[in-house]
Amino acid sequence: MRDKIAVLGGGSWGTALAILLCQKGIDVSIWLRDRDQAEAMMKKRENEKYLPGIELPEELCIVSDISEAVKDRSFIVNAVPTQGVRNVLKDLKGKLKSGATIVNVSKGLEINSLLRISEVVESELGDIDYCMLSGPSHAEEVARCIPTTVVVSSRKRETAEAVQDLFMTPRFRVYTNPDLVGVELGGALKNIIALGAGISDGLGYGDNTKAALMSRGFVEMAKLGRMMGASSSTFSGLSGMGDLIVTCTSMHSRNRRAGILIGEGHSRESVREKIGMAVEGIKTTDAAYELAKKYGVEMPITSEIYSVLYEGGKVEDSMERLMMRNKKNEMEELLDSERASWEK
Ligand SMILES: NC(=O)c1ccc[n+]([C@@H]2O[C@H](COP(=O)([O-])OP(=O)(O)OC[C@H]3O[C@@H](n4cnc5c(N)ncnc54)[C@H](O)[C@@H]3O)[C@@H](O)[C@H]2O)c1
Ligand SMILES: O=P(O)(O)OC[C@H](O)CO
Repeated sequence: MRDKIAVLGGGSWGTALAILLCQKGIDVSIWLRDRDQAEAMMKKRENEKYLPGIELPEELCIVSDISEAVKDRSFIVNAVPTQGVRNVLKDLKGKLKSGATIVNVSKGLEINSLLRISEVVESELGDIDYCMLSGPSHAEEVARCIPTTVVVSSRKRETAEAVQDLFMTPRFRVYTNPDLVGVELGGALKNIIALGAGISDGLGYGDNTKAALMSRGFVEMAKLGRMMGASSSTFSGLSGMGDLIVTCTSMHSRNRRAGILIGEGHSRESVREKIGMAVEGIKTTDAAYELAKKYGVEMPITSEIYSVLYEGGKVEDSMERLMMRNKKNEMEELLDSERASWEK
């Protein structure tokens, strides 16, 4: 029997993945909360706002009724931006097929609760099969079948492997990783560093600065991750360094573009409006800043981006503070177990 999948969220990523799955011969429905946008997509067979220039397969079923979207579907792909996920899950209660799996592809942390999306799902839907698909994957490139690699993680090996099979194509290679906490955090936290990389570009700084932000950003991502139970090596993989590279360097990245505007002096709110798409790093900075306090982890780049976004701090002052921090031994901040000692 053909797999039946629902994709929730008709932005660029939901649309790109719906196309990929349709091209594999899978029966796919895509749900958009906005009825006008759904109708426009049906009529034009294009997602003009979020993924222009890409033709939607005839077989893709586009709906604005969530019950219709998920009816009899075994896999539910969540591509709704993080802060909207909880409400969508509330709406799903009692509508899901028994044994359905949630495949989350959104990358962020819920503000206030500070929860990862797996935890939000558990708090709303209880013990349901869940996995996170993450990695360096701009929708604009996936929709054009540009070779891409991602990673899927779940607490259950069978779930991760089933989703690996479901998404794998000759142009979309899927790895598995058992470290759900690390995969979720890698996808979420890289957005903060991408904002920083964009700010640096907006200020007119160079490649040296960006390389510094990426490597030091990587260290603080991994430090928080370790404290939250993730494995350090996950951060060296697709959902850590891989995604950090693509997001900090690509002009497809909404987080990087938002950062550029902030570096040029635009306010947080005007940046959101100008980008007109999900910029997950803005709210995730807030959540990560609180998590860093909660776990007692020093995250200087995240703290400075928080200051710029939420406290009216000046980007130039943040840069100076980052450069003038206490002198450090680089290795002290890397893997505790691998710490180099000069004392012996
Ligand atoms: N675009 C990419 O290349 C890409 C790649 C990997 C992961 N992601 C992640 O996927 C998620 C979605 O990103 P996107 O790029 O598709 O965003 P987008 O801005 O292109 O689209 C977001 C879509 O979600 C809808 N939406 C927003 N809030 C909603 C809510 N509360 N309830 C229901 N629908 C809502 C919007 O109307 C829009 O259709 C984000 O977490 C992002 O980090 C994006
Ligand atoms: O456009 P961004 O910055 O949300 O990044 C999209 C993806 O996460 C890249 O892997």
